Amino acid sequence: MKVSDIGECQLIDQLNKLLHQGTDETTPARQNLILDIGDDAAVFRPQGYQLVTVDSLIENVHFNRSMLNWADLGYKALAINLSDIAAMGGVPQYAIVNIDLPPDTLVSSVTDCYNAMRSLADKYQTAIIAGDTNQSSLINLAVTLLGSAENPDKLLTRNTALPGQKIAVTGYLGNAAAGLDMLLNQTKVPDESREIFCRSFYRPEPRINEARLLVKEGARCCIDISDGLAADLLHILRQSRVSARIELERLPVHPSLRLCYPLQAQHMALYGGEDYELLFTAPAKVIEQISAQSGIPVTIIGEIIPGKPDELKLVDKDGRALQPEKNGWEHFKKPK
Ligand SMILES: Nc1ncnc2c1ncn2[C@@H]1O[C@H](COP(=O)(O)OP(=O)(O)O)[C@@H](O)[C@H]1O
Ligand SMILES: Cc1ncc(C[n+]2csc(CCOP(=O)(O)OP(=O)(O)O)c2C)c(N)n1
Ligand SMILES: [Mg+2]
Repeated sequence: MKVSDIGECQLIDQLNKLLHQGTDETTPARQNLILDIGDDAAVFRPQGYQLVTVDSLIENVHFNRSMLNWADLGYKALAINLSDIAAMGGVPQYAIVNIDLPPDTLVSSVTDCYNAMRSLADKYQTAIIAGDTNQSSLINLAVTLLGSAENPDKLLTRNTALPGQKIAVTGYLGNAAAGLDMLLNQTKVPDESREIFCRSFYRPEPRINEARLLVKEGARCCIDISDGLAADLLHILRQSRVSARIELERLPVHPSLRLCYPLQAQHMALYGGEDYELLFTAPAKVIEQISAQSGIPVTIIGEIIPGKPDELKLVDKDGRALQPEKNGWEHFKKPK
């Protein structure tokens, strides 16, 4: 059955039912919810300091029809927003979902999408409380996510990096770019690597728990990597008015990426984007404490140095400087 067979109202009814089946009513988000889907606006009692972010997944920009899997699309649309709340050190609470669909979309595709979104929302105690549904020639899924912070002095921001601090990242870099390359160019890689790269591209794990660890241990400066390590580090450097030195051999490149993309691995790690890992700065001791408690790799890749804001120094294993490319994802610009 297509969405054009049942229409907007019936589709929303189905989605509303899906979002309420077996819901845990004891979460703080649900406890503070006064009204959700069904009225002209949702109503909740705000807690602490309110965080708000929005990011979209748009057909032919963030994915193509050929690589479309509706469950993965739903998962990723929420995950990239959870990643932004994580990068601020917040706790996610409420999601608002805007979905634009071609009329011939199968109803089962939309419910697959919402089931995946719902599972991820449940994992991070986030309630989907409102949205908008439109017909459109292209698919667009936009999630607005609200979160909270108990203390504004403990937020993780882009303007708090200090010379002498180390620069660290969670997880591995470049795997999502490899996933995208495989999907766009049908690049052949062994099954085990394919699984790793596809997962990184379709199902990035939002680093909510790791970000809470950062807050607990006193880190102050963080961004999530959506446009690429170099591009996102530049946001920190510009806003903190500092420079950075990155040691290329320290970049956390997964063994599968090194094996399958020996010539491109470093480039993918630096400029690929969509890894949704956390990039943060803190004193070495703080990073050691975070690393010791984290269930995932936390790798020091360089340090913040005084100097011209936005000057990024890349150094190879022999101490040779490499010119950084002005590369990374930027909408409206042609990718290099
Ligand atoms: N069209 C817009 N109108 C107002 N603010 C925007 C718009 N687009 C982006 N922003 C804001 O600019 C900043 C950078 O946006 P973006 O690069 O999308 O961040 P992120 O990578 O964290 O999603 C964010 O604070 C975002 O809220
Ligand atoms: C078909 C296709 N082409 C190219 C890309 C690569 N790509 C698209 S957007 C993007 C960066 C992240 O998206 P953006 O909307 O900039 O996220 P934000 O920085 O706002 O979090 C990348 C690497 C892709 N995912 N799919
Ligand atoms: Mg954005």
